[in-house]
Amino acid sequence: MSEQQEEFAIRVRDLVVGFGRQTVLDHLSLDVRRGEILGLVGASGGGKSVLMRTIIGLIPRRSGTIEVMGQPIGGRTQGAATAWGILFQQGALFSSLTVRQNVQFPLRENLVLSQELMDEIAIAKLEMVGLRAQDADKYPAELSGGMTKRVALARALALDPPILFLDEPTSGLDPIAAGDFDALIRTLQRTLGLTVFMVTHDLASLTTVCDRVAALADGKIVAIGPMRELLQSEHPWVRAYFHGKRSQMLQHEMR
Ligand SMILES: Nc1ncnc2c1ncn2[C@@H]1O[C@H](COP(=O)(O)OP(=O)(O)OP(=O)(O)O)[C@@H](O)[C@H]1O
Repeated sequence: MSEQQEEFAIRVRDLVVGFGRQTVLDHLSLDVRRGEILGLVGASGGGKSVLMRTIIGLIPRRSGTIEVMGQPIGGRTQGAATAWGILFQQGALFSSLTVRQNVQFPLRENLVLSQELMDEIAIAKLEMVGLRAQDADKYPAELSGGMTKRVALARALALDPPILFLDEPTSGLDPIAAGDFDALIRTLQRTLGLTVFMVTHDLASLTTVCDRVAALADGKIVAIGPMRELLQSEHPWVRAYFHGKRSQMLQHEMR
């Protein structure tokens, strides 16, 4: 593997993705470094989820290349499921399965393990995300929003993936739960050496947990760097996003 490939967990070059006559991503390029937490911001409907879904092989691309951990992701084929864990916006747990069964789902799909070992792994993953062994027998309907996100995170980590994709992980959580979740992501990234790709609108998350922030506008990454650099960006959309009335108010509060 070349040095460049080792440095980056994800490399996207000249990516074009569209639906019918609509072009959503227009020659987009992006590098995600190994071990970093990268936050992705962009206008509503601007293509953040489409980018994430294209990287993980769920949406076909028109052109461009994508490499994940040095391996090319095929145009229509899915990459190795073990390379990443995904936390979708609503948690997306299986409502008819218990917490334990939800966490074990990727293990059953991808490995042949004894029930005893799967039970041990499920409990270890639940404890890793701050839940208790007693929570394992609950059903999703019995969980709070914060617990649901944690179970979904435990499931995303079940196969020990090197990369974690998070789609608006703190949406729907109160500020305390959101702060706790951010801290958990930071701890997991440090202890497990994870690379985290996070779509978020949460200014507190962007400021406190992201090593770098990328801004998606007009189908491209128009600015990327630590938050303090994004705040200096001259790009009109980035300026409007971070220096608009609402953001200013929040940033003022955060000082
Ligand atoms: N499967 C699909 N078929 C057709 N159009 C789609 C599909 N998925 C997304 N789109 C379109 O692509 C554009 C980008 O959508 P996307 O969900 O990526 O936006 P987003 O940046 O994640 O927005 P939000 O912040 O509101 O979640 C939208 O115009 C959407 O309608």
